[in-house]
Amino acid sequence: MEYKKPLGVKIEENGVIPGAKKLVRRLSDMKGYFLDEEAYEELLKEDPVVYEVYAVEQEEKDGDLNFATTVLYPGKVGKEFFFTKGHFHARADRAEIYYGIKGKGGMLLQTPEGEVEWIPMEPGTVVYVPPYWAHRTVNTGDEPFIFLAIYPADAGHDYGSIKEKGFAKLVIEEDGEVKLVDNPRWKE
Ligand SMILES: O=P(O)(O)OC[C@H]1O[C@H](O)[C@H](O)[C@@H](O)[C@@H]1O
Ligand SMILES: [Fe+2]
Repeated sequence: MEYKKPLGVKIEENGVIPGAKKLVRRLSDMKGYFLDEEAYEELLKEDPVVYEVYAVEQEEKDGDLNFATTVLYPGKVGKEFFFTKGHFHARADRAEIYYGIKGKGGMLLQTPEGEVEWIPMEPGTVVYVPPYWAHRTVNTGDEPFIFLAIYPADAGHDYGSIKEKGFAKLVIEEDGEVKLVDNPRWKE
């Protein structure tokens, strides 16, 4: 039997996992994701980084685990707070655990039928993402929102239906408050 080597890493203050694979998502990578297209085009001139992911991933095998930090920057497109694209798992029955490290935000979760849940997150919050729920994180604060996610190595990402239909709710700022409102573009 060939055993894999155990691994311990310290997450840096800024959310970076040393040696991890880095993925950067800029606003230009998220065309069609935000409701306010005019505000999107305007902010595109700067094309800010919306989030970075630092992932330590194994081969896609049953039983193994991946982990990743996300650094989700503060910002808005119109009234809508910056968020991660959001996905179902390609193997839809795979669950996931998130752990809040820094900053303030929350997670939008949604079933294939469009039932939505919002879970606020701050440092120390653990979120259980059950099988079959799509999930997207949102930064509702004014500093980077940093969290850790642990997920089955064979979970995979299915962006398709979220990219097309979005979530049934938007997370916006209105009158200085964080609000969840119906997404006018949501389709069943
Ligand atoms: O893949 P997104 O929906 O853009 O979310 C960004 C990332 O968030 C977390 O770090 C998850 O563990 C990753 O699997 C995911 O890729
Ligand atoms: Fe996931």
